[in-house]
Amino acid sequence: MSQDKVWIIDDDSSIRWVLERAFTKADIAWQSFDNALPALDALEYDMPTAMITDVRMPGLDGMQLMQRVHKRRPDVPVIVMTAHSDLDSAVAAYEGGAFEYLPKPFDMEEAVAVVRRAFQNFHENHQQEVIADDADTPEIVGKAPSMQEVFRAIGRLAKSNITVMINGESGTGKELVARALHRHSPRRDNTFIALNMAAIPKDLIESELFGHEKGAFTGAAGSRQGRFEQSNGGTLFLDEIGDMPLEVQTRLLRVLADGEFYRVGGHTPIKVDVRIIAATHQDLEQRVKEGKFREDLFHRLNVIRVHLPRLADRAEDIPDLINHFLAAAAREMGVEAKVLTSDTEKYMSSLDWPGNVRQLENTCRWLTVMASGREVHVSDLPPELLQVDQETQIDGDWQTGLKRWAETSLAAGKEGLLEEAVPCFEKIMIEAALKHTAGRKRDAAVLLGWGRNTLTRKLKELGLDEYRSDGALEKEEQI
Ligand SMILES: Nc1ncnc2c1ncn2[C@@H]1O[C@H](COP(=O)(O)OP(=O)(O)OP(=O)(O)O)[C@@H](O)[C@H]1O
Repeated sequence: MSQDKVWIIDDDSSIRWVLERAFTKADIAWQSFDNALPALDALEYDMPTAMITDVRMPGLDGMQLMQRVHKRRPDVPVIVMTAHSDLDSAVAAYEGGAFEYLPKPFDMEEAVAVVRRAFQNFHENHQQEVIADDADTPEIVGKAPSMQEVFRAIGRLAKSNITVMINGESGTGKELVARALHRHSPRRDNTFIALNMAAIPKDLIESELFGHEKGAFTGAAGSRQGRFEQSNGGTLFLDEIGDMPLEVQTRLLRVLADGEFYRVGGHTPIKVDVRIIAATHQDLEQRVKEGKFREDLFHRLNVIRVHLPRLADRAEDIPDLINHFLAAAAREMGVEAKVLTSDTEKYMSSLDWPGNVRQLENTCRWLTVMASGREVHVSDLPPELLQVDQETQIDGDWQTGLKRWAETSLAAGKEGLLEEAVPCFEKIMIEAALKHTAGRKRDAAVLLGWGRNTLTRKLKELGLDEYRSDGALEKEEQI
């Protein structure tokens, strides 16, 4: 879109006139319609960045217009002006999906400010829309700032054919992003092929990529096209590129430089136009240093880098992802979607998820099949997720346990958390120290980093002043 534009829809010419003047003054492009139908027609070939419409109009009213606009262009924010500044019409406007409600009379500054906000909203949504508007591309869930960064990169790269390198641990969504890049590129009508270098036996990679001629090697009964030829005009996604054998790297570099290659055992050069998107979970710079990855190929592939965060590093997305996967699993299996109790959601959000989004997705499938009730409780989770919890506690990661306790208490509406936690914490520390010193308070105070008097006071406060380490009364020290 070259310039932001607001459409004004009102049958009242004086309102149109003041709005037009205000927008012109504010340097906002506008187009006016004196009723809803011509605006709907215009949507067939044009799209505004925002609309401002009156509610009461002859023919189609403003609310009906908004409904129809949302069906066709759900991302266009609609501002509704109404003469009735009552709650009901405001609620009705918002329920109908209005971006903003402007009760008449309003001043022009307000109208200009709302339209500017609507423009901004359009652009924010549009970035995500670009990613989600295609039925073939699964939605990419992510509101964490690190994912917004990824969305922005996809948006910016949408018109280009540039080589992209995607970094991220296994299961973080590298292939999903590669597909999104393809679907939003000028190549979208051609093939997208995904190949995982780590999954193909090393000696077959070359013929898989470049094809072979009949008799090129034992077992090559006929000639065969490789993936490069098959994805001509489209995109080839090379996953786990760090595992590509050095000889194949050399050939890949040549194709990237010359746009042509030979099939294995072939003598005729084959020209192709393929966009490469590569991905890896490895540190490729390190592989280059170790001599396992060609530096020139690295630079050739590393033109634009997109980094996908670990799931645990964007824990704020976990609840949305869970809902997304539970709904998808329910659809797949034709059952009602499970819902998580808030404790379960919190617990799942605090886990480490070494398998990232894939592991979370699999867990949601598992829950859809295995959880007995509609509500999923922590105890319904697969045993390996509960074990992790025990292990972290045994490992001494007491902060995780404490964090979880704090979150659960807050969720339960508890107040004065420190009053409960601090004495409990101190009691545990004191008891451990006294146990370690066989009840000798002087030594225990040193271990704890307190003075003797502080320890004595704390023992009193905590009701531990009768403490006996081994059943015997402490005689040796009267501190
Ligand atoms: N942000 C996301 N929103 C929704 N689904 C996601 C998201 N990220 C990943 N997924 C889903 O998680 C699964 C794993 O993603 P994907 O295969 O893209 O990961 P990957 O990084 O390519 O993994 P690997 O490196 O192991 O091949 C897929 O089913 C994908 O659809």
